[in-house]
Amino acid sequence: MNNLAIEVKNLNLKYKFIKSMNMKKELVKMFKRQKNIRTKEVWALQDVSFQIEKGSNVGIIGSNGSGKTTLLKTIANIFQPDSGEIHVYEDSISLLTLGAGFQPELSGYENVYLNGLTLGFTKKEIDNKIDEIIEFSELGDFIYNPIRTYSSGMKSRLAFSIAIHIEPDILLIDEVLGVGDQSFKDKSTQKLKEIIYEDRTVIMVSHSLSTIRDLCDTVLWIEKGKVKDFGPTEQILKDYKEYMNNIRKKRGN
Ligand SMILES: Nc1ncnc2c1ncn2[C@@H]1O[C@H](COP(=O)(O)OP(=O)(O)OP(=O)(O)O)[C@@H](O)[C@H]1O
Repeated sequence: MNNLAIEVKNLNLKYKFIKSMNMKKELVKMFKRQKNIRTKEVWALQDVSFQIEKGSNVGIIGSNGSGKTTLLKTIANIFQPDSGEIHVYEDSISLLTLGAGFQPELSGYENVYLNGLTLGFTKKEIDNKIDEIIEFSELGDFIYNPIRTYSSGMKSRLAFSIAIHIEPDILLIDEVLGVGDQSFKDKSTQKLKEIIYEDRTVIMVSHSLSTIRDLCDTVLWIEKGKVKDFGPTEQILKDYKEYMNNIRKKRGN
């Protein structure tokens, strides 16, 4: 029987952006549909393959710019890869990232419904969860104010609260555990531990190796868009630390 939650095969994704000292000139060319626009390509993901079993808790690590966020957004179907395959063998998948998907002019309350419906939940299902979501977010009456008036901590508290209460089969988390004040950080880490014990599949990007050690059983390490290693947490973290120390030594700090 297939016990996989996600299977990624030979994934490649490039960003294409305008490369010019004179951006205005290039934009005019684009507007006139001219073909000689100077563009540059960056391969953010190159031949990435791995399999994640149902119920596992995977940490994604790697240097700045190695492709971690791009990979999560591609799994969440926000970005389309240039080639390769992603198979998701569960019904619902949700990406928890700072304020993504919020409509700034709508209230927090309205955004809870918008987010939930986008994830495929019915209005009734959200009706049943809304009180808990608001209570966990600790936003009080601010929940009725437009999102544009929220601080980044308030937005992340609401995003976290929605994602954990809507209970997707697969929860993708992009470096959000370090935000909010200490008491919210403790509360969200505790809640995440409960989710992990429930057998849900969780995939999280983090630069905090202690968080990864605490919460993940498996680690995917990517560098320069390629899989450097994939395996049990302790072993991969040990190799990663050595790698980072060598880089530090080479830089002379
Ligand atoms: N919108 C974009 N346009 C062009 N290049 C991009 C864009 N977003 C990311 N990149 C490039 O793609 C590569 C991977 O970026 P990504 O944000 O996925 O890395 P990351 O591992 O999440 O980085 P960090 O740890 O710093 O958050 C980097 O070289 C980055 O400069």
